[in-house]
Amino acid sequence: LLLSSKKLPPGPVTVPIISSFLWLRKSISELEPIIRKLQSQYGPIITLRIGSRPAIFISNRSLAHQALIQNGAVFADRPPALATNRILSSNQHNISSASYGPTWRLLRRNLNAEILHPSRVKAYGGARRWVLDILSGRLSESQSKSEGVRVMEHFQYAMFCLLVLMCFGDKLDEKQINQIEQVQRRLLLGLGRFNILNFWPRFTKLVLKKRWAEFIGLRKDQESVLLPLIRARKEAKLSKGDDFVMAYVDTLWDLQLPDEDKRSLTEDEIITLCSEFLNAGTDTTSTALQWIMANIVKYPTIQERLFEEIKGVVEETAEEVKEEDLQKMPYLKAVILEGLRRHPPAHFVLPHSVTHDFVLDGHVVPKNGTVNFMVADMGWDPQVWEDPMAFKPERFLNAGDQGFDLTGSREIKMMPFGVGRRICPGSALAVLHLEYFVANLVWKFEWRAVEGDDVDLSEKQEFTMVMKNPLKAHISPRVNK
Ligand code: HEM
Repeated sequence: LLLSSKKLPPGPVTVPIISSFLWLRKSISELEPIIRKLQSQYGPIITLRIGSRPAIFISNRSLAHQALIQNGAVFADRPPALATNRILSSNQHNISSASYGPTWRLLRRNLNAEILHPSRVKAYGGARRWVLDILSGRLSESQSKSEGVRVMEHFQYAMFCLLVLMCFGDKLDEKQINQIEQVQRRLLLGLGRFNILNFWPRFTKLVLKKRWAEFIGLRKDQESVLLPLIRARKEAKLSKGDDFVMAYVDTLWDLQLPDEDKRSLTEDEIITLCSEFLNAGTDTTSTALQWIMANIVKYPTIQERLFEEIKGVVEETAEEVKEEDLQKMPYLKAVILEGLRRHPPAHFVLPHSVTHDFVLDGHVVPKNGTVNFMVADMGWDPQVWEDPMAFKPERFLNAGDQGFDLTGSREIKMMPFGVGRRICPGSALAVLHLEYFVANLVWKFEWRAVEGDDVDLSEKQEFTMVMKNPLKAHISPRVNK
């Protein structure tokens, strides 16, 4: 009753078909500057007509809190998948795209309890050391280059190794890891190109046959790389020895879908879940690592202070910073948090939807719409952060005994991992990876800017928000610490 007298949040009047066609060719993040401009005109909650559903965009911290925390259960749903994502998600049988219900709960709880639980995360310490050695080796090899080392591909490979080991166990070699990385990246970077297929799929299946075939081909390639690993691991699990450490794929065989007669997952669904695990944890983390190292190169005083902090905790002769030592380094933690605030890898959380029509701030948020939250804008709010575009880790040093609260449960000050029921389940793992690698990269090497290059912090949208001019740096092993 009350609802019928209320209207959608304001927004520009559009000519439905033509404009949604134009919108759809862009990914949501490419729309960011347009949305900012519209919000300066219409306010912090607006509606755009994209495709057949109204898309609502929220940039205000307090509205996000009202939605995702105070009315968390209502705003925890996901919209129905578009045609291409229906294929990539095995019809929404993964954590990030499942609707809010028993299947989502089962899959998310499995990941949390079996893989992201602190004791299990600890068991992967050996993998992290191994990957650190690979990364250091690669950086040392390339350091003689006079134009500096382009670090991003090494960061990407390192994060990929880590997540592949957690997903498929630790018996893979470099060639196999490379193969998986390639097939995953091709799909991820292709997503923009395939977006157009979602515009009226029955029509694009006729007129964009080649592009559809290309898309289906990529999914087939993914299957041909991942399925043998999945099957091989199933056999390994049956004959497990003493040194067996559970991998993500091992946890999936015994799950029973509560909504579907307790059937087990199909191989197609297991491919999807492994792929989600790899994608969610690699690009996001390597992007954050690059942004943080870029600021460390740009501002030598930050590097010095980090180095001094590490020196005060580990022995001078220590080859590496151990995981136990990280908790004794508040400045390191502050650098990581400031990196995630100033340069969040995802400028939007994944699209949410509501479980039923809901009135927010006097506007109707309709069930058939999508709700998008603008992460970057929240962390740059001058009402919370003094001089918000400056990189100042010190702001996080007085966060109190509990440390800074990333869950936003009382108030949202930034939300690099989202907040509420759909908050990133991997946030603690991501922060551990960032702390471990940043500390060790600064402990093992001295980082310097390339002469005449003051490290350009411009952004470019890929799968995540990356550096437009990727970081290049001189990296020299520290001999006398
Ligand atoms: C710096 C690294 C990372 C960042 C910035 C990040 C950020 C995010 C964001 C913004 C969301 C969407 C939240 C929402 O829709 O409200 C998300 C969801 C998710 N992330 Fe992460 N993430 C990172 C690392 C990881 C890692 C390491 C994993 C797992 C190994 C992971 C697994 C997931 C999953 C499964 C979801 C879907 C959650 C759901 O829909 O219930 N992420 N992440």
